[in-house]
Amino acid sequence: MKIAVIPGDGIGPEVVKQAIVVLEAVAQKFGHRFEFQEVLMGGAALDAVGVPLPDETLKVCLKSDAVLLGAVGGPKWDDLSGHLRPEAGLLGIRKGLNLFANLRPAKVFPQLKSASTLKEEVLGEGLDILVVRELTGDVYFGDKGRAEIPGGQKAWDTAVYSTHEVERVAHVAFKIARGRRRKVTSVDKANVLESSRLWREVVSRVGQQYPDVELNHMYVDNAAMQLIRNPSQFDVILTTNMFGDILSDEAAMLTGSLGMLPSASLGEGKLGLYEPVHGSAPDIAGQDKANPIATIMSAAMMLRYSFGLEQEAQAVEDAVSRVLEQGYRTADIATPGTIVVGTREMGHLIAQNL
Ligand SMILES: NC(=O)C1=CN([C@@H]2O[C@H](COP(=O)(O)OP(=O)(O)OC[C@H]3O[C@@H](n4cnc5c(N)ncnc54)[C@H](O)[C@@H]3O)[C@@H](O)[C@H]2O)C=CC1
Ligand SMILES: CC(C)CC(=O)C(=O)O
Ligand SMILES: [Mg+2]
Repeated sequence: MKIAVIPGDGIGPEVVKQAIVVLEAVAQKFGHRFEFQEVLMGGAALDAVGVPLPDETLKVCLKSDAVLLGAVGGPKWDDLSGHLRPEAGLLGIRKGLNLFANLRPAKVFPQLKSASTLKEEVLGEGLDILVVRELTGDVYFGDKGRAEIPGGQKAWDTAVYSTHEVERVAHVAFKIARGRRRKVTSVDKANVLESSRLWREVVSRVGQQYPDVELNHMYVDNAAMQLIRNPSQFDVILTTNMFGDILSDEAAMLTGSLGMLPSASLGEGKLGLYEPVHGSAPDIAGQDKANPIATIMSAAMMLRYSFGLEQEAQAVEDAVSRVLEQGYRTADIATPGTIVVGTREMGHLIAQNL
């Protein structure tokens, strides 16, 4: 199985390294062979070859069975214009691989209940939400620009969705909901945005094909509030690119840390891109402080979705659980009485616990 590896910038290379340590341990334990090929993207690619997404990177990814990505971006490249920023590489690869459905599961490990921002009575039995974020449309990909106007400039970004784009991601959400608690909450801003009105119409129509799945609609401002007030009302949250970006960071804090949230970006085929929800965290880069669990759990999603290795995926998730049970924590999820370890040690502990 061929895995293209994009370490990226900031803490990206640190957390990706630990995901590889765990994948190598999986290969050894279960008798698989993973072939890793490292490629450039983001700031690292800008520095090396002057573009955030080299053609060669896209080519290697397209020829691979899965892509493992750390994160891109950082202050070094913040003054560059839009299409030359590291983040343009990320948008480019998602579009280039046609990965339109981004799955972001937010689950509270029982061992981390005290690290969650939620009070015990709100957390109740735990939390298990799946955000299905549309990933290749919306305001991140619509027409954008700047123009001179009297007194300064104007700038615009356009939110665009087509029926087809909404349909295909809605099907993903409804199908996944069938294997869960059979509830989809579609989040939009249909009281204001035309693209959201189309979104709501199409999701409702697709929903009729899944009569066994409950569908409700919620405006994004209310959803942001409800996630904190009563998160257990949600099972699958189906939403647009930008709203999903924002709500999934919010959901991450319910689980204890942004460093805990994995993601899988999927398209029509088996090829998927697996990356943590967080960014390159320049404030802690190079200090062996980053939590690698989000990336390691993303690798588990790779085993499940791209390779169909459910037992192996479960083994990784169980190993994470065991290490947390033993009291080990990176700084972001540490609570009194736990043992604080660095990025490398956390990765090795998880590999040992497989
Ligand atoms: N997928 C990607 O490649 C993404 C890239 N970015 C880029 O990353 C750069 C930094 O963005 P920020 O807004 O600061 O978001 P960020 O997600 O990198 O960091 C936000 C906060 O969370 C902490 N954090 C993030 N991941 C962590 C981990 N694994 N362990 C412990 N703490 C962690 C950071 O230290 C920081 O305090 C920017 O250039 C941004 O554009 C941001 C989000 C996603
Ligand atoms: C460049 C951004 C769209 C990355 C991001 O924040 C994300 O995908 O979560
Ligand atoms: Mg984000």
